[in-house]
Amino acid sequence: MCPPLARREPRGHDLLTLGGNAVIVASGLTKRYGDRVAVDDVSFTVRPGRVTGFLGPNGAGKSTTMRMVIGLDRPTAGTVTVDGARYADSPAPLRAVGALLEARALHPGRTARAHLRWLAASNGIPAARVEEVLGLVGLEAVAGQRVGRFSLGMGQRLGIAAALLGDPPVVVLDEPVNGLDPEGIRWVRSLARDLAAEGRTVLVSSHLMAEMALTADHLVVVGRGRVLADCATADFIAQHAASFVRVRTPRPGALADLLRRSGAQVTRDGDELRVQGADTVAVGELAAGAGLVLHELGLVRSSLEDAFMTLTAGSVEYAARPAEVTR
Ligand SMILES: Nc1ncnc2c1ncn2[C@@H]1O[C@H](COP(=O)(O)OP(=O)(O)OP(=O)(O)O)[C@@H](O)[C@H]1O
Repeated sequence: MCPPLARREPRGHDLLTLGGNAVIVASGLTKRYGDRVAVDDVSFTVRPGRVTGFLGPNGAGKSTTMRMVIGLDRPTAGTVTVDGARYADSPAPLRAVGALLEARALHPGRTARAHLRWLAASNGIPAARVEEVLGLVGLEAVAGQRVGRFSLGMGQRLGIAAALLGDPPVVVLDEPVNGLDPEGIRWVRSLARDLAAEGRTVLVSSHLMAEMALTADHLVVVGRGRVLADCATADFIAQHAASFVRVRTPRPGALADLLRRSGAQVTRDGDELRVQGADTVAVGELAAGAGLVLHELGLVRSSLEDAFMTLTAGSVEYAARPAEVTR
């Protein structure tokens, strides 16, 4: 379901059909810090075999939600389970869920290889897997360098290597493209898609609509801690970034009737009509055929970024204020 929706409980049907698969189910998830509600009654399901984008502006509650998914934060109310169990109850967490979270604590004096070997050893993962993931993320050449000297992008790659170490069926990546160059961004995109194609459950957060449109099959859009939309990316695009014909005429009622009879969808605002299902040529010819005068006729395209801004308007925590005009 795509339209803005305040609450969506996981349906019994979801739970039955997904039983046995590695799936994330959040139900009424809430997190308060004092008076501040960071996550407010959030419910969603992340299914295997596709990339689910967790999209929202800064401060929307994405990181807090992801931290609750992997048991780093305790919900004030509600539950979140991975494959039917709380992550904290997993006997081998790195093998159950691989996570990249922001501000990952790294020992700056340790090399990338030593960091991964330490993680592998403490999770019962063979050391040979360390070399595999170093290759997978393209860090072999710098594996012997101290991570304190890593760039933001190299740190992100190391974090992704750690997330993949346990070959987990569920992968949670919080803003994985932060600090990456265009090649790195493309790499994360195809990695996420490959992981999903292998049948894994992949949840990726971002505040970048355009990036999510290219990466995610499904979107959960959040703003100020609430779910604003939960739908297939294609449906979100079709619904929110649609183009329409804008036409102004002194006889909007007559033109609207004509257009509707021809099968178009029309909404009216004063003397302006917004038309979908007919292009500018069809609208112009229909009007001319009926002798109707037009004052304006054009195609309006709203970008996906516009759609996202509109949907999340009012839920942006730190919006830039227009500069004051000085005379
Ligand atoms: N430990 C904390 N103590 C108090 N408030 C917090 C804490 N962690 C998060 N918050 C607040 O909760 C809200 C949600 O933050 P969160 O980091 O989850 O958002 P986000 O969508 O991940 O944003 P960003 O992209 O900026 O990281 C924000 O208002 C934030 O200031």
